[in-house]
Amino acid sequence: MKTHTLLMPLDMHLHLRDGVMLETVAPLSAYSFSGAVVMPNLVPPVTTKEDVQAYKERIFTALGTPLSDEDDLFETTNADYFEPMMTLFYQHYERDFLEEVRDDIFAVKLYPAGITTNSEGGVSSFDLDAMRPTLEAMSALEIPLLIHGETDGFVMDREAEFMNVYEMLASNFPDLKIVMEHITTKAAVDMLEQYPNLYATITLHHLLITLDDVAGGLMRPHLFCKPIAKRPEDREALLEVALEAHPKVMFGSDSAPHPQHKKEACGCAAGVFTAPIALQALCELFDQYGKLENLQAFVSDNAQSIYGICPEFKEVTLSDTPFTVPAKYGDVVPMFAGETLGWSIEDVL
Ligand SMILES: NC(=O)N[C@@H](CC(=O)O)C(=O)O
Ligand SMILES: [Zn+2]
Ligand SMILES: [Zn+2]
Repeated sequence: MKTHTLLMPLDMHLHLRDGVMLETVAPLSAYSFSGAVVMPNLVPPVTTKEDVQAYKERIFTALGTPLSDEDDLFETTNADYFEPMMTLFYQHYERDFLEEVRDDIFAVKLYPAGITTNSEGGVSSFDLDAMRPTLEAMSALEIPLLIHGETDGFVMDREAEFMNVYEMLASNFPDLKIVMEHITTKAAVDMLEQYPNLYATITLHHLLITLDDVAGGLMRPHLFCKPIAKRPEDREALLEVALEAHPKVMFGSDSAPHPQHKKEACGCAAGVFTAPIALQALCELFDQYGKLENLQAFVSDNAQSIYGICPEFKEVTLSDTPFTVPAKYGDVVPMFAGETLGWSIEDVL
């Protein structure tokens, strides 16, 4: 049996949702990850200090983590430890507000209006003058800007068309750390070399699938997501930087659960649910390419250096023992439902 140990795996782009869904999915991420960047696209979105604090508490409640010193701390081990790194939904925020909320947030997440799930309140025009005060304040306060980078053009071209916006932002705000979230194209990979302040997250599913897997045969709603999976050459470009653990790329699952009836519907919601199978599938993928030694950097070390974070100790050991993915977790169908992956989680310390 072959084993592989990962230290402090991090998911740098995660949807935990709220309510019953949060209770279902949060423990699944907390089991295998040390922490995750939690997306703010709730309904309504997370836009105030109170929203951030209350959401973080709901996450800890869903995890059953003690909230105060009065709870029995001895019950908590590193294996249970999970750090939700909170984000605010981008609006044109005042500097005073950002200063006040600085210690409660990890980053601000920007959505173009209406481009993806629950993004209606996002930015409708990328007007530099309108954005300048907020982005200057974020630079000064060292708050990273995370972006869902798509225009409202033809669906296959949306990300490539958005490169102009990344260029405009990266060149006008050189001190602002900008992360191109869930990149899906060679065009985005190429941008990494152009601007020192541009970074990227890459999902599991975009390393594995192209549009063919979504719509080339029978339609597969559980693989439908934004940005839509692209062409083989795009997937190749993503694989190349992920497998080499290019220092500017980080793993971000973009695990985006929706209840089964919202996926298997006419009008299928966008999002692939991967949180509980991500590390197993990544081990299998990196092993297939003989690149297991680079997985640690891709799932943790790069994010630690890029963001200057230092997660609590957690050790996840996987082995090449087959793992049959459950048909459902609660009311959510995961990627690879009912299929068998080559790697499984052995132990978490
Ligand atoms: N990726 C998706 O297809 N969906 C995400 C939103 C997002 O990350 O764009 C969701 O919240 O469901
Ligand atoms: Zn997105
Ligand atoms: Zn997302």
